[in-house]
Amino acid sequence: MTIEHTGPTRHNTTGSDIRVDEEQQHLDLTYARLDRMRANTNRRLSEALRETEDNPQALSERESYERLYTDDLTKFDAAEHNLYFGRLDLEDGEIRRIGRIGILDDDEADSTLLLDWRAPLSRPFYLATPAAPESVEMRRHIRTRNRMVRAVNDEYLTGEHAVTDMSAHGDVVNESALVSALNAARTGEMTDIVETIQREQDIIIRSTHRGVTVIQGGPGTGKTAVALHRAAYLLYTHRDTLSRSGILIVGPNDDFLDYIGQVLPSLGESGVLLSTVGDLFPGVSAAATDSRETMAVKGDLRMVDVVKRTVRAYQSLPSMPVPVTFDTYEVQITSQLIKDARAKARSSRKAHNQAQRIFVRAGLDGLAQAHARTIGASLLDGSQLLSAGDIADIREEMAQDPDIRRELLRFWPTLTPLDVLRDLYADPAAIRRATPGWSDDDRAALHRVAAPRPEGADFSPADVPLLDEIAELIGFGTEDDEREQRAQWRRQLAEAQEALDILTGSAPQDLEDDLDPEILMAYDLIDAEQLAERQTRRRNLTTAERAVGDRQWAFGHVIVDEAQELSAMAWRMLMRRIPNRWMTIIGDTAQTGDLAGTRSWQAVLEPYVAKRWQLRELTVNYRTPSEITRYANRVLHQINPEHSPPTSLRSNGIEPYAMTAAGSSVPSAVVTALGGDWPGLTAIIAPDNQCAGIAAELDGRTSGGDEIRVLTVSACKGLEFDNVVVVGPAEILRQSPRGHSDLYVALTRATQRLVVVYDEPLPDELKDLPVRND
Ligand SMILES: Nc1ncnc2c1ncn2[C@@H]1O[C@H](COP(=O)(O)OP(=O)(O)OP(=O)(O)O)[C@@H](O)[C@H]1O
Repeated sequence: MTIEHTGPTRHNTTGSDIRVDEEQQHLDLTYARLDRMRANTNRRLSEALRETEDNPQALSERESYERLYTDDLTKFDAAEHNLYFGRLDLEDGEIRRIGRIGILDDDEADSTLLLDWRAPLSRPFYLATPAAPESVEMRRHIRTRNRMVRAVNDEYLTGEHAVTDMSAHGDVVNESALVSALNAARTGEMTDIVETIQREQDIIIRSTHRGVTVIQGGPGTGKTAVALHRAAYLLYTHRDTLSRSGILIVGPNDDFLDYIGQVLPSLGESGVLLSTVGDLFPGVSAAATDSRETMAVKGDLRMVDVVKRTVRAYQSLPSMPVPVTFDTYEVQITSQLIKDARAKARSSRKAHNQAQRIFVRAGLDGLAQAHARTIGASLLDGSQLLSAGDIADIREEMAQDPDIRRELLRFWPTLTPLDVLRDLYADPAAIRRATPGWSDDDRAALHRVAAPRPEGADFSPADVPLLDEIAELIGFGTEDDEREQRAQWRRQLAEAQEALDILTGSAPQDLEDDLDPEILMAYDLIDAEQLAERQTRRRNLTTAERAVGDRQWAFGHVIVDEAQELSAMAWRMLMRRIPNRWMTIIGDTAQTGDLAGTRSWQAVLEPYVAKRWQLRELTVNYRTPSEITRYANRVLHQINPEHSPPTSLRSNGIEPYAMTAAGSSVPSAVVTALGGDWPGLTAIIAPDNQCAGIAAELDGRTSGGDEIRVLTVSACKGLEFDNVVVVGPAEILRQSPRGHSDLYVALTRATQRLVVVYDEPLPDELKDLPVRND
């Protein structure tokens, strides 16, 4: 074992560092307690599972205990690695020890072995600096592995050992731990940063603001890390409310969600729903893709009116009277009759499907009156001979007539969002009617040749907010859903009854006659209703699982990452999921690549919260070394000269360079550029139309045993790699009106090394890259 340490060292008689011995002792105590907690919880879990009470209340209690104990065990397992990492020695002699979870000893005094990193008392660990020591004399960073202390770093903030010569980054806390975390090779999965959260990040993570907070920051400033730690912090601080309503984190694509997916579980939090916008509509997995232009059109706010007109078009009028037969007479469904019924239904202001009942009722009233006029009018003076009761009877009879009902419903049909959108896209005439004043190009962007209809898979992420908008207008997933749930319950009940019948039927006959009261038979103990209820409870859904299946779920807090990419229509959908508007919005308007995405937070938020939102900025780039940001910042200047670039925290001495593809194909030039094995993960970021060719040329080649990934710019959003090869920067600039943002994103993915491969002149910002062709 190598022991690293800084700060004044004290040795014991065997020559080892007393501080390490001291921390090892505490670590042993803490792990021993963790092991006891684990054993106790395991015992309680087994007891709960052995519980045989079978009434619904006991079952439900047992299930909540099961969940509680299982959650605790997951938390203990998550805390195992680097359980204890920080210590504060205060000026008044108090010592605080900080770890991944809070642990109390089981001694008489319940003394605190570890404070949770999220507890208020832990906060100075992240905030105190020599300039603002917050009563901290010394901050100790303890590095452990496999329950052994590996290194101890002390930082004196006050007193005789205080650091007076502050580092170049005077605000950096836990600098040596931070630098080693930043230099570590990437694994392809994001890791938590609890040991090295920085001051400006901590302020956001623990913000008490109850409205909308926007976190703007350049690439690599830790926006995603902050978002995830904020979720963990909020769950710790508001566990009661948020464990019931849930936290939703929205990210740009599945690769990104996979990349960040381990961070919250490693912090012991598993109840957070991570989703893309494309997955937020129950039953739809948005697998189709759209061109950039189509995405821009679908994401534009003009679609609100398109969708409204489309739904209203189903509330149609007959061009000719429609004859129906009632009681051997012919009755006409006229345009006027439908118009009156439609006016009544529309004036109810209910959603389309819910207003259908009003429409049908009004239609039946009109038809009954019309029929009464035919059969009940006096031949003398035309006065009505039928009483109001007679007419009501006619109406009642008509209501039972399936043909009449069906004919009326043609003019106010039951709708589903999926069919409405499919039918719109498939019909150029319907698109034209719904888009007055639009250009032919924009209309063409909506049209698609009727697709096969695998359940929900023919939609793209840009369609999902439109489906949601339609669902709102037609009231889908509200009363209809409840009705469906009731039907499901009835089916379940029938199945349970069937199961009991089989059980009863298969009971041995001799027992029938001579039933031993001691033998407990299933059919004696439980009726069908109880059985069905038990099955329902057994599903034992977590908050996240329930939320994902419910379009109308109101989350307690929503965090949106890479929020600059969301279209105006996507914002409308998200805002429906968070009526209390308690949100953390994270992004960088300089990185906006989506043509429907945003360049201005104010423009996005104005319709929902006016000016009531606060902006926080992150200013330090933890990912990209200064050798690379030098070039990336020039691209940023092209995007917006007023955007101040984040400061790179480190320099690694590896100069970026360019390689020309002249004389060979781009894919083979890329393979040449990869040269020997670079340590760590490698990615190639290329223009959309070149990725397939490069992947084919690579033919599964690896670097240092890891797959080399080939990505478009939009797919690499939010990700990072040790080594990055950016291909065709001029083509990246050209392929989108937001080309500079795309190039900026591509250039800022590397933590160590950047190589640019080009086959046409380099853009001005990269012109002075050293060229190497070896
Ligand atoms: N305080 C910290 N301690 C250790 N590592 C950190 C810290 N803050 C950020 N990092 C690391 O810096 C890298 C960049 O962080 P992150 O991906 O959150 O940045 P970002 O602002 O979301 O970037 P982008 O805008 O490019 O998506 C990650 O590897 C993250 O773990």
